[in-house]
Amino acid sequence: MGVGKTTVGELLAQKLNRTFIDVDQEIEKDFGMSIPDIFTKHGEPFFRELEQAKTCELAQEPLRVLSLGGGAFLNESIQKTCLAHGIVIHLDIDWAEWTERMELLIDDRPLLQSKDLSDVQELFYKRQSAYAVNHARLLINKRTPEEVADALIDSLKQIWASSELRK
Ligand SMILES: Nc1ncnc2c1ncn2[C@@H]1O[C@H](COP(=O)(O)OP(=O)(O)O)[C@@H](O)[C@H]1O
Ligand SMILES: O=C(O)C1=C[C@@H](OP(=O)(O)O)[C@@H](O)[C@H](O)C1
Ligand SMILES: [Mg+2]
Repeated sequence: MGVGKTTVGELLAQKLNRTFIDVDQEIEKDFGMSIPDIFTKHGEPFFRELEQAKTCELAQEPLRVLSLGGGAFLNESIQKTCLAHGIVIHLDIDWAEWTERMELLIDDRPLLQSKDLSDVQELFYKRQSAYAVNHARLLINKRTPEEVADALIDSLKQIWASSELRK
């Protein structure tokens, strides 16, 4: 959450000349409500159902850059669908660096509201095992979105080159 998936995903899509889709934005459009409002009015379990349905639908479409929500990969069917149909890259950030961003995030991220820093830190580390299931990981500390997008292109080139070798 807040690592830069939406920002960098859009830049990456421009550089690759592919369509960019942000799953949270699609849910907001479909449901006609912001993510914080969905959490407040319908609760997190309801949001997770919408997230599973929308992410699994969108992940099966080829030739797109898809940005997931930060909690999506905790869902087994989202994990399986994304890994089967796409290249999954984990954008990672160190806790210390992430805390510098937290103020920017609070208003739009319902999970950060009504939690103290130690609860958020626990959530941050608890999620790492789900994020470890991926095709590549990129640590973004101190890099600009532009630098992260370029590093993602390098990762993709390596993944494509090694899959060509296996053919
Ligand atoms: N590489 C970066 N360096 C500094 N700030 C960033 C970077 N990437 C994104 N941000 C900022 O961090 C916040 C969260 O970015 P966002 O793309 O919404 O992350 P996510 O989709 O992973 O939650 C935004 O305010 C964005 O401008
Ligand atoms: O980490 C999470 O559980 C969430 C992250 C958010 O997306 P970003 O990761 O794009 O902030 C959004 O899906 C929702 O607020 C829940
Ligand atoms: Mg996002």
